[in-house]
Amino acid sequence: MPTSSTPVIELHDVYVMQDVNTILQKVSFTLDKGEFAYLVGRTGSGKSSLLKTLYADLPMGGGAGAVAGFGLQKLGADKVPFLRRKLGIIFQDFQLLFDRTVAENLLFVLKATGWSGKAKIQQRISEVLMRVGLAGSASKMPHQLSGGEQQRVVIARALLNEPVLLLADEPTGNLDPDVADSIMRLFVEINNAGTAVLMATHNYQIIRQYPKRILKCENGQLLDSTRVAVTLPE
Ligand SMILES: Nc1ncnc2c1ncn2[C@@H]1O[C@H](COP(=O)(O)OP(=O)(O)OP(=O)(O)O)[C@@H](O)[C@H]1O
Repeated sequence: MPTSSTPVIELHDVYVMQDVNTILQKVSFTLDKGEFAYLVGRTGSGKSSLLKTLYADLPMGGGAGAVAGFGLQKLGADKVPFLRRKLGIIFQDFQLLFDRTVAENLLFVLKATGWSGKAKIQQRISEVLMRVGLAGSASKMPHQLSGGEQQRVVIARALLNEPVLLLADEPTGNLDPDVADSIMRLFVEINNAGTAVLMATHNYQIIRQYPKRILKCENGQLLDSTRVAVTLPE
């Protein structure tokens, strides 16, 4: 049974695979509750594949792994939604539904994850929008928002089910430096409130400005700045 001190990610000699190809081998690291780590590496080095393995979108090729208390080996398809409910997953492409309002985008996820009760739902939507600084935007359509605001909605959506872990893949990728900085500050705030964060990024300016643990995909392995010296990719 997971306890409050159980790491949110615990990998031991895990093989990250794309089909029959090994992308990363013998990946071992833990991320504790409330910890923050960047995931870096050149294009094609395996960052997204590792994240996908963590949210059970790719099967593990070998080793042992647990995320949010769910063992990844032999995690049945019926259990995957329960794992995902413990996670907030944020991609570079916003993936908002553009044919409905901000509130309806959030409602869609709440309904899909089993929420009921109009008042409770409305309250949760207000809470997460407030949290990301978009309290006044519930009835707006996504196209009425800037790129940075759209990314905030995506973050609000990821927070709906109070995740223990946020997995973010290039969350500042398409944003200009000031907006990227404000999104990063939001991540730091969320992290300070106790949610662990693993963020894949090429934005080294952000890393220099907000230095934290770095995990780096390099030559099929994962290097950990808490164990070895890690340099940022060129
Ligand atoms: N759907 C797929 N099927 C087969 N191979 C894939 C697939 N997606 C990625 N790969 C391969 O897996 C390797 C790692 O890709 P991955 O997307 O994990 O890298 P990345 O570090 O996230 O790159 P980027 O920084 O460009 O996002 C690459 O060699 C890539 O070609």
